Amino acid sequence: RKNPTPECKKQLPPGPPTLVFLAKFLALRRSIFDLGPLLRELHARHGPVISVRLFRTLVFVADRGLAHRVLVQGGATFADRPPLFDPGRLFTAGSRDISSSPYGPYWRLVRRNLAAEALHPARLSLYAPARRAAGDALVADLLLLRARGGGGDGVLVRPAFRRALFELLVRMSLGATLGAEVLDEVQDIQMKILRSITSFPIFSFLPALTKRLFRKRWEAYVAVRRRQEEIFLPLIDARRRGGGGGDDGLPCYADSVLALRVAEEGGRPLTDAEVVTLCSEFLSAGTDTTVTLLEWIMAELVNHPDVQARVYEEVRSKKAELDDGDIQEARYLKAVVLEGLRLHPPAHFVLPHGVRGDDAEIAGYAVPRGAEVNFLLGGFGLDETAWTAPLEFRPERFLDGGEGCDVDITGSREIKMMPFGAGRRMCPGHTLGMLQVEFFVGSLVRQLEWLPVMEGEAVDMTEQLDFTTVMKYPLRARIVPRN
Ligand code: HEM
Repeated sequence: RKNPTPECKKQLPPGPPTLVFLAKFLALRRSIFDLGPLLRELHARHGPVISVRLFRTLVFVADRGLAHRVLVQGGATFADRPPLFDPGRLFTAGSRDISSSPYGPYWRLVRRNLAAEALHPARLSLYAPARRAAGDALVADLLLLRARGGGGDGVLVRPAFRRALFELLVRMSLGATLGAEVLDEVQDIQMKILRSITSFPIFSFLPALTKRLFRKRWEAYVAVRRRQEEIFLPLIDARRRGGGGGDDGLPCYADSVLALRVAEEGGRPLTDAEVVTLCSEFLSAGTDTTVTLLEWIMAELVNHPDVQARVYEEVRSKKAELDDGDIQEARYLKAVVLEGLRLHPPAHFVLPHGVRGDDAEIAGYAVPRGAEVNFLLGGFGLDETAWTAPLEFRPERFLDGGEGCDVDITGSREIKMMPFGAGRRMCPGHTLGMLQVEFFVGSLVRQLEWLPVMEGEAVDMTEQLDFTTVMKYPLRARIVPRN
């Protein structure tokens, strides 16, 4: 089954009958991201590439070598995205963000703008003071939580992490520092959008009918989008009027988006709906991924005081306030973050890839136009043929002489782990994601000691699939200010 013979070339990859899959899938009910265990079971039975016919043909690839062949060596064949269903279309103004746009000139324009313009290292370093302020505010926030009674059961860190990172991303995206109430509302809106896109695609079945049958649900989505525009558009207009550069004089993502011109469409600027969509994507793509990774790493540091002590030794010798240069030099800290990404990649799937052309194939199996291809990257970093003791947290493997010391996070040579995807659709925010997590881990360890709630007790590292793969039992830790 794993190596199709020539006669079965051009067949679809093997897989379960639709009804069997649908019954199991519907039993999960919550979200497509609950699929992990079901897919692992199917791969064990059918091999590394499987397919199932649902609302479209879904193909799943669970092998890192194949992922390299398909995503990197395969060029643009699988660089498309399958068309979105509602409410995804509603929230992206008809696929006008980077992640859902079809492979083509518009995607190239907006992607290059994010990767090469808005997230250029020189731009990122302008935000170093904002990062430092966010790091200090986070430590103050955690200590306040501790003083308010979090001491006994330890401090529940996720809401504070999420707020700090979200506030920073809002500033980078829209160039605004929002009041607490609006900030909470925007956070809630972004959460609703993510949940809607990752929940069961009810409107993919006979949309005209299902939108009537589930009218309340559809109207609620429309109201969320309207409210998002009501909040974002005045902020975007302010940037437009100010010609870029707000009170703090820093350029933001919205400025770069407002400056874009779509050459293929007569050199027009982006519409308001497109600008809102792109700024919204910046927040959604950058928040959960980063918060989840930060939480996993801090949990590992609670469980591994020796690693935490080594990070502390490294960052304490830097200047009083960590700057981006200190972070660049902190090699052990970087190894800790890479090990976190290997063992706990926040996304266990890449976003679904679409197919270009009519003769695409994976491992000899046909992949028809209109199919969507998913990669189960969660297991790649745990492959025993690439990593020794893969379930253990050992940052040293990323230092000189270690098996991961020359790991290529972009996967261009080989894929040993793939936390940001690989190939043309690889995450364009990976430098920002890494920088922010390195910075926050460094600051949190520099200013606080992280201890288990009960001495000698290990943090429970059970996973739970949500939009990202989060800690099932959110981290609670005892935090003690360092002198
Ligand atoms: C630790 C942090 C992050 C992780 C683990 C992560 C992971 C990923 C993954 C796995 C993909 C899918 C790649 C594919 O479909 O092949 C992706 C795509 C994407 N990410 Fe990230 N990401 C992170 C941070 C960010 C940040 C900070 C931003 C921007 C502010 C960002 C923006 C995007 C965008 C726009 C895409 C779609 C790319 C495209 O379709 O061309 N990500 N990311």
